[in-house]
Amino acid sequence: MFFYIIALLIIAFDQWTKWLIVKNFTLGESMTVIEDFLYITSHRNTGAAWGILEGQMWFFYLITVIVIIGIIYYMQTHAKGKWLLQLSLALILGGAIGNFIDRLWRKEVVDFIHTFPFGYNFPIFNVADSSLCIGVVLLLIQMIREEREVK
Ligand SMILES: CCC[C@@H]1OC(=O)[C@@H](C)C[C@H](C)CCCCC(=O)CCC[C@@H](CC)/C=C/C=C(\COC)CC[C@@H](O)[C@@H](O)C[C@H](O)CNC1=O
Repeated sequence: MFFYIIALLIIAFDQWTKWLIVKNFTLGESMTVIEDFLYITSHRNTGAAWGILEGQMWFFYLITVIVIIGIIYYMQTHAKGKWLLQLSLALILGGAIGNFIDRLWRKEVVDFIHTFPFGYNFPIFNVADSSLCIGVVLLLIQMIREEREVK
């Protein structure tokens, strides 16, 4: 149950931040947070990471539904009692649904976190993407750890 609350909190926070950007920023408008490193820039993406597969909404709906069903199934079977695994799945589920709502409702994803790590203009992303990435990394760490334990 804890898992669903985490996912809901992520969805709520993601949608609230996107709503703030849409309400307070014109498209393309940018605000400096940390000079040369972190900006809030209002951006839209009809694709996935780096704008790949731009406009292929049906593909994104399909993939997202598969991700959501897969996670809920995995939650009810293998993740019982493993709180770190449940947290990882909650982060991925929350992120996937957060972007899914945008794709259904807005037909595009609202992005605003604009960073320049090592001077590279990293693609502008959002809270849902961050949650997805952190969840994926945590999941990979656990899979590697389980792999080692077996050997
Ligand atoms: C993070 C997954 C992207 C997210 O996937 C989703 O929604 C899932 C639930 C549905 C997708 C259709 C399926 C996954 C596609 C996989 C993918 O794309 C390769 C991912 C590499 C990743 C390593 C994990 C690098 C990182 C990238 C970025 C995020 O950095 C924090 C840049 C994000 C910006 O390009 C931003 O414009 C993206 C926009 O917000 C829409 N977001 C999505 O499509």
